[in-house]
Amino acid sequence: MKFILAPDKYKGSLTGREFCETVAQGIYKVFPKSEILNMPLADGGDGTIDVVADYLKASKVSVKVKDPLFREITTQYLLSEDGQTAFIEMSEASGYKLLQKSEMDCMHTTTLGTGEVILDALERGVQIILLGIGGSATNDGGMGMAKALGYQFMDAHGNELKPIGKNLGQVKEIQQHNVHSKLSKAKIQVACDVSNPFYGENGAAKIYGVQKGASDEDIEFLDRGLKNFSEILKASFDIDVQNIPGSGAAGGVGGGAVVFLNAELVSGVDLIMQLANFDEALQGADWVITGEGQLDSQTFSGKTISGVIRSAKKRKVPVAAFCGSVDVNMEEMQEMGLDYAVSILNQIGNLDDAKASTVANLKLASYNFANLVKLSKGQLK
Ligand SMILES: O=C(O)[C@H](O)CO
Repeated sequence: MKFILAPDKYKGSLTGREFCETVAQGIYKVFPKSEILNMPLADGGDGTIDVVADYLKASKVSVKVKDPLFREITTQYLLSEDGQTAFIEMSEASGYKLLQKSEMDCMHTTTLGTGEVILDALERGVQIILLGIGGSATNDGGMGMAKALGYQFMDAHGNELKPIGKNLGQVKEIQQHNVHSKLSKAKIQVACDVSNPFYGENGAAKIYGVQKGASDEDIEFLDRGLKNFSEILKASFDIDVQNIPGSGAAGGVGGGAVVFLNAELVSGVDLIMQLANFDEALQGADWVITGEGQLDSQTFSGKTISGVIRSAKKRKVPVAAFCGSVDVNMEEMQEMGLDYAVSILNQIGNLDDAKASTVANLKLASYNFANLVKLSKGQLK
């Protein structure tokens, strides 16, 4: 039997690698001679850098940048051994994980730090940049990121604007004469964790503003700001970001990256699967086992599990998901293309209890699943 273990993390309780080690123990008990490949994955958001570090021959580079509230921090990105490729995770410089809950306020946060990391990579002569976006604390349309690379955002009076979400509505002109000369020479791919548009009902502010501390009023204001910004982008660069799926990822950094970095937007999980040579690993596999903290309808808007299912189905390999909680019914599960899904929770308790028992529960779920597989093989004989 050949099993591919391809999970995302269980946020706050288990890394993808720990998931693999735990599930392998459960399977080996039933199939001691099976081949098990550990392939932790991610979607471009928070935690992607550690997963990519497994696949890219690279080392971490430290750089001093501004956090979402303009405070100096030291952050890290990955530089490949040959110095040609950088992997940058936006949330390491502009993510909500850098702020206290009480500090979350995407009217005033910036992506300047992400741009400073890109600048550092360009100055080292990097030719290819892979930028993972998501898990951001920002809604500035990529204005801060662009500012770090030399773009300037002017208001109606010709004054330069601070690159924060609150100012998106005031942008009247974008100056480009100071843009870094190496920017146009690098090939930049952006791994998006979601496929939302720039503004509107499904846009960056309306869908993700609340988790970044925006009030109802702020959300309306930010949404109008993004709309204004998209009109200025259209007039200045002839690019309509609203029509690009993923432009609303990370508070509009998706759209900003297309315009300011000439970047290609790709699905985060597809990019990571490519780095991991996932399709090749699928050859001859009997099962793919994936998982994440919560399986729900949002899982299928570009998250890791959806990418795993897409690839496995092409090769007709069945997919099982072991998740902390499963909030979909049997029909939805089948529609998603899952052949088996289970919540590893086996008793009622609070979240802390559940997290403390994750390893034991996951091991048991894997063992039970492996027994089912064995049984079904016997019945088919
Ligand atoms: O950062 C964000 O806004 C979310 O992760 C969606 O991209």
